[in-house]
Amino acid sequence: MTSSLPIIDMSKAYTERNELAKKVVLGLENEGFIFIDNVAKLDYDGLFRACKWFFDKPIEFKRTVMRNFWNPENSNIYRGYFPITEGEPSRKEGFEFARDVRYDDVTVAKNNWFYEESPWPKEDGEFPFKEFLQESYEILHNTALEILKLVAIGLGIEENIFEDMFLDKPCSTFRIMHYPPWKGEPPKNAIVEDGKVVITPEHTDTNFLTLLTRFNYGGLEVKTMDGSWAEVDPRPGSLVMNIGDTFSRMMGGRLKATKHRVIDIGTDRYAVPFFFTPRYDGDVGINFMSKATGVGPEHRLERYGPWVLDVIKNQKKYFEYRVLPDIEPTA
Ligand SMILES: O=C(O)CCC(=O)C(=O)O
Ligand SMILES: [Fe+2]
Repeated sequence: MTSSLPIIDMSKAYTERNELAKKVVLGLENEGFIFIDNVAKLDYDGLFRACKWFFDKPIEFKRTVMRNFWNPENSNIYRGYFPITEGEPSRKEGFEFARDVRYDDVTVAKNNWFYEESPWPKEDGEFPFKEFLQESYEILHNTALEILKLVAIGLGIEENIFEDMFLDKPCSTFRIMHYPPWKGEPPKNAIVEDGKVVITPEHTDTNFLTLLTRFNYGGLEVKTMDGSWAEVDPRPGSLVMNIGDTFSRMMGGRLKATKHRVIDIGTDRYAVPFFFTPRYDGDVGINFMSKATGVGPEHRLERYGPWVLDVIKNQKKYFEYRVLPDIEPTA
């Protein structure tokens, strides 16, 4: 079954503001996945070229930016390259970076690896990898903020209410990804119902809001309200948006962090998710609407960083993050 998702046309974000605002909130209350059309300045072909430029390079090249977990010669533990792990149902390699914080920002604890500097590979003049991706980061960051304004209007609260959480030093991750096809038999834990094979198993995103570039590839499936899986049709020139656990929990589940997975399409596949994520000290406490409106069940301040550390280390137990050290509290 294929799924037709609501479509938000960003070129109408100011001319049809209230209609769009209602549509975004309705989409997040129901499907939890929405197409975002007409994101100004976003260069999809360039993103594809960035993927090809990096992932076509030999492993020795990728080792220069590989995380310390796989390459002890490097000091980066959170940002940079992660390789394919054979035997895992999640079959992908990726490169991740963030917006660097100012080196003299005294509010960031020295060992707070959420804010470690992103490592960048040496360039060969064929593609402006760092410059292009950093520009794309800012476009997607601004797009996410514009969408959150629509969400706020749709919820009937002040339109800039989310801005503070992402100001100056968000923990967002920009990831480019390559899924190579399986070599030989896939592991048993990658085989799901009807003999289908996953390359990313069922999950919800943990962050606040995700903007995904999929190029023309199929393979992405979302869990529908009746519990069945539906493929999200390819929609070239459009982003797919969904929200993660952080935002859904703040909203008491009213807005949904929908489960999704990626099915093996038998060929190489590339995707570029932008994981829009609050500042380390951003307040992600429950009953957000009480904070926003002044009425309702008690809201308690809860910082994003400590909260999400507990989620990834003790609840979701992502294997690649189990080595991440604890972070000393900031001043
Ligand atoms: O590759 C895709 O289409 C989706 C990837 C995804 O869900 C993720 O990285 O969280
Ligand atoms: Fe995801």
